[in-house]
Amino acid sequence: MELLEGNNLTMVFGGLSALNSVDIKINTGEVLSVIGPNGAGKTTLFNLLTGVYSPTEGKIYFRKKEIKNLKPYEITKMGIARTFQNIRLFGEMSVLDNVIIGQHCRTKTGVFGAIFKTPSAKKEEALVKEKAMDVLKFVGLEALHNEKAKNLPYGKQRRLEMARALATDPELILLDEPAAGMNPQETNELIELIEKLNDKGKTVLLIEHDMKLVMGISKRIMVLDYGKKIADGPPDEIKNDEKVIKAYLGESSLKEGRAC
Ligand SMILES: Nc1ncnc2c1ncn2[C@@H]1O[C@H](COP(=O)(O)OP(=O)(O)OP(=O)(O)O)[C@@H](O)[C@H]1O
Repeated sequence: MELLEGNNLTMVFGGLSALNSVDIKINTGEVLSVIGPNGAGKTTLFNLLTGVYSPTEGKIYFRKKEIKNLKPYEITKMGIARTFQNIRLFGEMSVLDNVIIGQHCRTKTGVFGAIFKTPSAKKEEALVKEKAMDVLKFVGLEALHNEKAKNLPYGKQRRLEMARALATDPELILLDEPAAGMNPQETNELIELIEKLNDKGKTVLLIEHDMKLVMGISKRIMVLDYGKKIADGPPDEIKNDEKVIKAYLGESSLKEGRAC
């Protein structure tokens, strides 16, 4: 079943097309990767799908509902969550509180309840904490829940970002270069985590430069180059696609699984 559809997506910044008539379809349960050389338009595509920008042209549907003009928090509430290329954690806050913040869009307690600690606010607070701990357990960080986020090693900070996104209960999760800066062991752990996420029924859209990860984990790969889609298909097809190989300059770069 089709979960998300973007048609004719175009984004122009000051006369330059960062994206040019791009179509994207994501099916429920898929792991779809978006790859392409630097500046190809990958992050711009994420920004359109998550409401950071409204496309200059084109339409976006999530579960058949138009989301093009919704605000980022409204899109999160509908079931799309994301992580960012650069880690965006609250370093001085605990690991647990970073995840609790992620759940904010699903809680009902208003300012009055929060200040005066009404019984329903207290009950909700306990539930929110319990759920945040469950998410931390899922990503393997529960033992570190009291630690300040800034004290975690890099790979674990990336996991925490994923935990915070997962805390919003997304159906679709967008990961922007989750393996960037990771060592090989952290990358292998990340692969396991993404597979676990997918087994749990989450649909995953991934931007990643690590070709070994992309080729190993994706059911389908979409390739952007200079803002245009140049290929879309299963990993084996993409690896041997002439246009894709040309876009990446070195013919060996994709086949050998080197980072691009
Ligand atoms: N807010 C913006 N204002 C102006 N130009 C922008 C803006 N955001 C992106 N661009 C331009 O749009 C093009 C696509 O950028 P984008 O960040 O989407 O590429 P990318 O494929 O994610 O690249 P990378 O792999 O380096 O992260 C680039 O030329 C970039 O300079």
